[in-house]
Amino acid sequence: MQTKTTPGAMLKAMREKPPLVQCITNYVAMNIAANVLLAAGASPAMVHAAEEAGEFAGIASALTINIGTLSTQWIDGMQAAAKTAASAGKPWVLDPVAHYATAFRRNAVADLLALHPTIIRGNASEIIALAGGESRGQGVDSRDPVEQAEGSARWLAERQRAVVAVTGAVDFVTDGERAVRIEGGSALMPQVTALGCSLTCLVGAFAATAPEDIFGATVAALSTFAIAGEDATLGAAGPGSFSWRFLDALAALDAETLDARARISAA
Ligand SMILES: Nc1ncnc2c1ncn2[C@@H]1O[C@H](COP(=O)(O)OP(=O)(O)OP(=O)(O)O)[C@@H](O)[C@H]1O
Ligand SMILES: Cc1ncsc1CCO
Ligand SMILES: [Mg+2]
Repeated sequence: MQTKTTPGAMLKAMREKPPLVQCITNYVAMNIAANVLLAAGASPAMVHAAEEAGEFAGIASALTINIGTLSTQWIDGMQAAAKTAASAGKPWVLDPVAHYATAFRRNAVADLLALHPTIIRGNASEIIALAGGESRGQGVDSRDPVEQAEGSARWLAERQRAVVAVTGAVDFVTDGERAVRIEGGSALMPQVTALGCSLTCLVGAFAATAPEDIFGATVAALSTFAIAGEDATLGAAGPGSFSWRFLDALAALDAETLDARARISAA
């Protein structure tokens, strides 16, 4: 059996056997997130209706849930899908977009946390607030440095028994015991909407490929974004050209390059 011990090996394995990933994401993210998964080598399906989301989770290899553009009907679909994934032992990822902003979002996230997400991916403001801290987030945008969220992430990972990924200028990943920082990316990334949401879907794709190593899979997804982000910056005139260059860079990234350039350090 092939070993999937490095980000590059996981990327290669994903492309050899593209996993079906059910992405319940927001209206803003749907298109770019699906294109990100295709460029990276996975098979996305944006399936959220309450009538079918639970059934679909039974055939997908991983599930991702993002509360960006929430409504009551969507919550029913999210709950059904998360219950199926959890009871089947399939990895599922929670992206708690701006959960601190309203009671509706806070309650939805509390109910989803009770279904034990395998991975939680958010920006620094979201992770600080999930751990009960004072965040400075404004709507969906983070206003806090990742360093400030590291303690919150460790606490949340222990409490939820989940891998927690905090993204920003330097990303941070922990399972409560181990922790790493990942450097790379581009200051243009937060200028393009829904790249974080797309990353959440890619984390699901890597988790589907390496369910035996959820921490490693999360690190691999973030490293893939970090290197593709660096490559897309070259020649980009601004967020517009960065956006399409980013898809091209993801598709062009190979396993060897990823392993040679990923900057992952113990934290
Ligand atoms: N200043 C930065 N420099 C380098 N990379 C960055 C920077 N800010 C964000 N990134 C990268 O952008 C990607 C998305 O992370 P971000 O924290 O912006 O997500 P987000 O706030 O949830 O985004 P959204 O809600 O718009 O989807 C990650 O790969 C992250 O490493
Ligand atoms: C802009 C925006 N609004 C709700 S979700 C979303 C995408 C980035 O999180
Ligand atoms: Mg976000």
